[in-house]
Amino acid sequence: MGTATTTRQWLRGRGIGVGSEWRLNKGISVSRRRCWCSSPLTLVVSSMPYHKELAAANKAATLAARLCQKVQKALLQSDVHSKSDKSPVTVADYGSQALVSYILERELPSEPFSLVAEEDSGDLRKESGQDTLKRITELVNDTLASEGSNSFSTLTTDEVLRAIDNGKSEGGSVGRHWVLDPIDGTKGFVRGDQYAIALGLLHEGKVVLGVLACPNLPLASIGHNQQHSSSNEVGCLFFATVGDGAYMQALNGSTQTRVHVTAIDNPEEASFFESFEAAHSSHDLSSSIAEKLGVKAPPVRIDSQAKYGALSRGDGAIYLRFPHKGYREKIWDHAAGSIVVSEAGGIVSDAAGNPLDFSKGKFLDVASGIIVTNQKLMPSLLKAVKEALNEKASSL
Ligand SMILES: Nc1ncnc2c1ncn2[C@@H]1O[C@H](COP(=O)(O)O)[C@@H](O)[C@H]1OP(=O)(O)O
Ligand SMILES: [Mg+2]
Ligand SMILES: [Mg+2]
Ligand SMILES: [Mg+2]
Repeated sequence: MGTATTTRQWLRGRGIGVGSEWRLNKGISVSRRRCWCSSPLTLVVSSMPYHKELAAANKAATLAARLCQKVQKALLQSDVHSKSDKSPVTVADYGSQALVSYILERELPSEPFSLVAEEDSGDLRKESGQDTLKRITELVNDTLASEGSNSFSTLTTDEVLRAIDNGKSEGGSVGRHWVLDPIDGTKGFVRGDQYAIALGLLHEGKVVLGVLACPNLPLASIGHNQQHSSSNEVGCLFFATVGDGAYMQALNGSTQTRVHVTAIDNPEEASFFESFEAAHSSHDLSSSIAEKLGVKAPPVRIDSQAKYGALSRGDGAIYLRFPHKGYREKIWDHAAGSIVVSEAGGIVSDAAGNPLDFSKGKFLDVASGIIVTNQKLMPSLLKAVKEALNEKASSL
């Protein structure tokens, strides 16, 4: 790849939006501190707390990713629907939720099962939803069959509806709750760009496990000059359990690495992630924060919690998320991503520096926004955020 344009196209083909001033020879400055883990996944996993849960969660997210990949390849307009809040939902969002719910319940039979998930079966139970329900049921059964084991039974449409509605739990501060976004970044998914299957586990209101399947995320760094990368492979699975670090492997299971956030301590060398969709997060505010910090690189805009995954392996140093007025953050949009980043050595907080509180049910009540970075950059980031928010308030 010899020019900025071809590099941009390469990234674009993998669902990564790059700010307009980005040039190949400038690149985006990140430090990659990776610690290669030589032991096979099974050994890593079996010595961890929550190892049974992690094995089930990895399997569920990997299968759900397979289902989503199949749909994204051949996405039909008839596969995309609109929810009551006008946001898109596809057969893959429903299929992924049904599959993850079914696998978790089946793999962990001895535990009480509680799932807080984004989708519900309301529209699929209507007369107008019957064809969609059939298509989802086919997708789920085809994906289970592709597992190559005969141990899964074929699900009926009623069983698919029940699996989706398992996700109706409210969560809270007592007991264990799985937290699922079956497709995080549906707009990116529909566009052919980045998305994630995000699965977390809460115990007494704290996130103790997280898995992020990112089918379109390159295995190689996306914040680093790609001309040096020999791999074009995409599809990452990030996972973390509390106290045990964060890991990444290829979605096809081939390589495993322990991941760490960047060690950069000079904001001028940092690059930052934000939403691809300007409607999801204020690009103006993040640009003002970046300017105050002295960040030189333009924003890297990608959809979904793939941003948390990329940050956990040091592809970039900062993630800024400032939803517009009136939007309430949901726990499934941050549970898995936040533990992956914190176990990789990063900090996830609200705009005032408070940790995220996952114990209050479906919603996260955050002050103004969510910011993520490493320990060294957090104090200057908080200062810049405070100044930018004050300026914004005084200009209103
Ligand atoms: N108006 C909105 N403001 C902020 N986030 C939103 C809004 N509508 C949907 N989202 C959610 O934001 C997340 C994607 O943000 P990002 O811009 O980082 O990709 C998704 O969880 C998406 O939901 P969904 O899971 O339905 O895609
Ligand atoms: Mg949605
Ligand atoms: Mg989401
Ligand atoms: Mg979603």
